Amino acid sequence: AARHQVSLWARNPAQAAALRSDRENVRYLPGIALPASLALLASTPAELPALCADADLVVIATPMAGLRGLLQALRGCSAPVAWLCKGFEAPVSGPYGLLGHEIRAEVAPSLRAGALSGPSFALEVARGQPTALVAASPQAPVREALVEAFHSPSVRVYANDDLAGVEVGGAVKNVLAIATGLCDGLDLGLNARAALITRGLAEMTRLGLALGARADTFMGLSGLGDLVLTATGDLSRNRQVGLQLACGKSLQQAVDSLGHVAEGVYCARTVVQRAAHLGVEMPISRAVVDLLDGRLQPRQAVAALMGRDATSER
Ligand SMILES: NC(=O)C1=CN([C@@H]2O[C@H](COP(=O)(O)OP(=O)(O)OC[C@H]3O[C@@H](n4cnc5c(N)ncnc54)[C@H](O)[C@@H]3O)[C@@H](O)[C@H]2O)C=CC1
Ligand SMILES: O=C(CO)COP(=O)(O)O
Repeated sequence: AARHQVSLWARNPAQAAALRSDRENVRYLPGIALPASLALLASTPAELPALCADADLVVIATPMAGLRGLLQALRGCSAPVAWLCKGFEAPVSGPYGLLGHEIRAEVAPSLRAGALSGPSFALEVARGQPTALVAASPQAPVREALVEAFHSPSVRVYANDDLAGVEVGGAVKNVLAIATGLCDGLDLGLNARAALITRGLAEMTRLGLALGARADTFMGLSGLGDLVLTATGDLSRNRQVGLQLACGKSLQQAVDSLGHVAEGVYCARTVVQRAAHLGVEMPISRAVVDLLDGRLQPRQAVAALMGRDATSER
């Protein structure tokens, strides 16, 4: 907002009114003053196309659960549209949940679109702490619009045309952060954490390649970068879920205590289903699903991973 004219749209008029009067998002980002120049709007999604008619860029910042509806509402939009959400959608129209670019192909095929991703806890971005992001789209004008909007002294934005790879990284790291939180909560040690991150990166990459991504994307900010951040940083909600499960909390208690979305909880099953469909082995993600579904207790999940047959480091 310091460099551009920005409007923040909320689906809930009462929430928009509270943001206007408090100049702060008290529930979701307390302690961060909203810039005076930021316009705060609310309307029905049906009115969004008119609101976005003169926009240079539209950014969707909902959880994955809200992406389909907003892409549908924006399908005629002429400006580039980018989403920030990281995950797979819960299954809607077919047997498997979809990534953002797959949802776009279904509901808004003519939209110019992409994702902004990478290691970026919202609180640190809002405080102006140094952050590097990835602007991902197969369409150059979308990447350029994102770089132009967000590249600044505190945010470096790198462009990448491998949208599928960037999205797989953003989704799978959430599942792996639950595993690492569990590992740390059980006090299994730093060796175990490094092993989980490294083998997790291997399974993330395998799924990505099977979904058409490039291997080098997983060595970048949206792969290794976001995995390291989310798996080790206590600001991560997904990591917090793992830590709380390790303390004996139920999944419901862990989710309720967050008050924010932990996308890994909602997309872990889809990750494993899609991997199975593609013949991709993802043992860590599978152990997370068994844990979330109550088939394994925390220590049994660790035993299941350690008890696997010896294999080569592929
Ligand atoms: N918080 C973070 O540090 C980062 C979050 N993300 C991703 O951004 C997405 C959103 O995360 P947060 O904002 O942190 O979640 P949050 O749980 O803190 O806030 C979610 C916001 O979306 C709204 N919302 C929920 N469902 C909606 C729907 N169906 N339609 C419209 N709005 C809806 C809620 O009212 C709330 O304002 C997630 O996919 C997350 O993985 C990505 C990078 C960093
Ligand atoms: O994606 C994130 C940081 O890049 C935020 O991670 P959590 O959703 O686990 O908090």
